Order: sequence, then structure tokens, then C-alpha cells
Amino acid sequence: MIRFDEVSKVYRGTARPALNGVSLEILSGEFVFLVGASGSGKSTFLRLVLKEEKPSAGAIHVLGQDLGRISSRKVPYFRRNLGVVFQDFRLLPNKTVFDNVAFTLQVIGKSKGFIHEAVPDALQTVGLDGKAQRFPHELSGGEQQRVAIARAVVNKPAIMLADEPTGNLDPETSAGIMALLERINANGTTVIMATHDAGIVDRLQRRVIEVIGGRIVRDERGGGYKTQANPVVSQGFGMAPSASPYPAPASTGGPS
Ligand SMILES: Nc1ncnc2c1ncn2[C@@H]1O[C@H](COP(=O)(O)OP(=O)(O)OP(=O)(O)O)[C@@H](O)[C@H]1O
Repeated sequence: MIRFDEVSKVYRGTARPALNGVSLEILSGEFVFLVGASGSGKSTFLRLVLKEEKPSAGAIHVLGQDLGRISSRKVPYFRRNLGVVFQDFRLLPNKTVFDNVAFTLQVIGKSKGFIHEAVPDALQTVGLDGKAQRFPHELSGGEQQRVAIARAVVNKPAIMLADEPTGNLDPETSAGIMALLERINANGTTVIMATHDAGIVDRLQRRVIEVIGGRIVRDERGGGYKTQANPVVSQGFGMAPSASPYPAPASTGGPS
């Protein structure tokens, strides 16, 4: 589903690689946590999967496609398979909940009939069916994140990328968001989530990939946030050998 072969990324004007010789494979239906200190390379990994950035070396395959061979013109089509959620929600502040979710579908040319079925479905999935006509500033942070998740799943993506989706939320609200992501995963969507939330990672006991200084230092199934004394390292693949259609951040008033 997602394969990195010896992928490195050095941003222009920087000396130290943001990712350094990363090889891994993520299978269809997995739920994967990406953990590691600030600046370790988690967002870079997600941006490479989205083809928002190009690797400086190595090859990336997503859903059977070699990203190096997808032309810029075809990138929007490729991204239709991916749903993305960010820490700061990134909703359009002047559009209603319904229109925020519908916008994704309008951009890709879906019919009005399709939109009027798919959007209420997605809002029901995230538990916001009564709030379609609200504006983002009329919602709590947790509700805003649910809108962002509805927008990410409305086109039924194969993969969901979540970059610290609970980073702005209190623990109880975060638990609700995690229950939602688990349900989306149980319905077949592969979920990859970058997080600093040790409590969530420890509780869910999913695959954990830990990155330090751009290298994978741990790839553990059923792992916690911190390395255990005797980690059960993932069998087979994963361990490195050596080791937006979305608007800019909007000030929609989410809690900090
Ligand atoms: N556009 C960019 N240009 C130059 N350097 C960048 C760029 N984006 C990220 N970096 C650098 O690449 C490294 C990895 O950053 P990245 O954002 O991937 O880390 P992260 O693990 O997601 O951090 P955080 O947990 O704070 O979000 C950092 O040293 C960062 O400064």
C-alpha cells in the first residue's frame, strides 16, 4: 500500500536530512502511529506520501503507483485516494460545515446529487448530523476536527494521514476523535497518524514507528510511545537497515 525504499529528504538550504535512508512498508488496513521528537521528520514523511514534497533520494510507492512517475497534472487525481487531517483543522472559516465538506467534492467535479447524499453521510459518521449549517467559529475544537475528518473521509479514501489531529484538544475530546479514527480504520481505511500523545499511543497498542533525526529507530507492532525494555520488533518489513487542496491554517478559534 505504501512503500519507502531508502528514502531521504534534504530540504533546500539545509544540511541535515529531514529523512535519512528510510525503508518501510505499510499494509492495507493498518493503523500506524508515527512518533518522535519535534523536528524528527514525521510531517516530512506524511508530506512525501502526499507528494507535497519530492524525495532527494530513494523511491516511494503509494497504492501501487511510483510517485516519481506521477506527473504534476496527475497529482490531484492521485490525492483523491488520500484523506488528510491536521492539528489546526484548516477549515474554511466563511463556509458552513456542510459546505466545508462539500467543497472537496465540488473541486473534483462530483454532481450535486452525489454531494447531497455523501455530505450528510460523512457528517453522520463523525456525529455532526445536526450541525450542517453552523460555521466553524460556532463549533468547539473537537467539533471542528470532526468536520475536518468528515471532509477527509467524504470521498472514501484508501488512506488517511493525520498530523497530530489531537494536538489542540483536551484528553476527553481527543479520546472521541481517536474512537472515530479507529472506526474509520475498522471500515478499511489505512490510518497513519503522527502524534506526541503518549497516552493515546499506549492505550491503542497499534504499530508504532519511531523516528529520531530522520531515521527509523523502532518499528513495533502493538507498541507504546516509549521503547519497551525488550521491544517486539516488527517481523519482516519495516525496520530501516541502519537504524494541499487545503487552505492555509485558519484562525477558526480552536482551543490551544
Ligand atoms: N520546508 C522546509 N524547509 C526546510 N526545512 C524543513 C522544512 N520542513 C521541515 N524542515 C526541517 O526538517 C526537519 C523535520 O521536520 P518535520 O516537520 O518533518 O518534523 P516533525 O517530526 O513533523 O516535527 P513536529 O513534531 O514538530 O511537527 C526539521 O529539522 C525541520 O526544521
